[in-house]
Amino acid sequence: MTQSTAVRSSGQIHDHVAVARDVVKSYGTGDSAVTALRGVSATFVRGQFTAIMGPSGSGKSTFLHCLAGLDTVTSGSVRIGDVEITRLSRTRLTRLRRDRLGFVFQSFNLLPMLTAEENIRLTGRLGGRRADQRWFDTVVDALGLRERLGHRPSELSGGQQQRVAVARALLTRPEVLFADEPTGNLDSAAGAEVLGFLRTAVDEYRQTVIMVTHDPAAAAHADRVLFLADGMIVRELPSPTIDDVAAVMTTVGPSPLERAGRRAED
Ligand SMILES: Nc1ncnc2c1ncn2[C@@H]1O[C@H](COP(=O)(O)OP(=O)(O)OP(=O)(O)O)[C@@H](O)[C@H]1O
Repeated sequence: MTQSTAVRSSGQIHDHVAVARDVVKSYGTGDSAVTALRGVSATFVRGQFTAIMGPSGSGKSTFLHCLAGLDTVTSGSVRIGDVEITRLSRTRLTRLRRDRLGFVFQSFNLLPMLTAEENIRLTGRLGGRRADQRWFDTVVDALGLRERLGHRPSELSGGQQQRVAVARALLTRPEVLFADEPTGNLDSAAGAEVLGFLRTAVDEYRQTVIMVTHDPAAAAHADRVLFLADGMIVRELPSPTIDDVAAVMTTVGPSPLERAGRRAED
């Protein structure tokens, strides 16, 4: 069942699986208030891999968290498929995240006492649903985890742990897979394996992926890169290459906070 919104443009039908409109996010009040997002709008279509980049403090993680319903917005709206998530109760939002979204974080977030297989099956079990065995096998084999299913996280390399986390996130066939620096703790070979699999998930299973990264090589696996600076989207780069991404990053530059920090150090 497709719960996204089909939109026809230029003779093509696009499924808008996530839409942010004028999202503003402020933390704190008064003198200590920080506005992390200043009116961010973006549309994410099914089967597209988007990387979000920008200087430290530009609002990347805040944007990802607002899109994924992990954080509330101060104003503006976020739609996942046909559901306006900024209006949902806490319980319904938790259920929507569990049933319709997948998450991969920099620090793998696996449960240490469970085996790889138990970790992978965990999200589906929490939702009271049994994962389809064929899909479980497809994901496990594509991620090269077959021989590791009985191992606990402490017995796995960082790359293997992150592949378990990716398998867990994909097992429920989420409408969107959100990844926050998924390769941040991995060496470049292990990172490339994880990114290669995310690419395969997009190309072969029409998975939608939204990933925050600092790494131009990681962003080059995406179909497009959105660049944030000072809480706003300032550039969009389609079909990115590593060189293109690195070149835009030099123009996007550090945030005012970083500049202020550097001035203080001078
Ligand atoms: N919980 C919070 N309370 C107060 N300020 C916050 C909070 N979370 C983020 N911020 C501020 O919001 C701004 C954006 O932070 P965010 O973590 O989204 O940036 P980022 O681009 O992901 O940075 P990095 O690349 O360093 O992870 C920063 O100025 C940050 O200090």
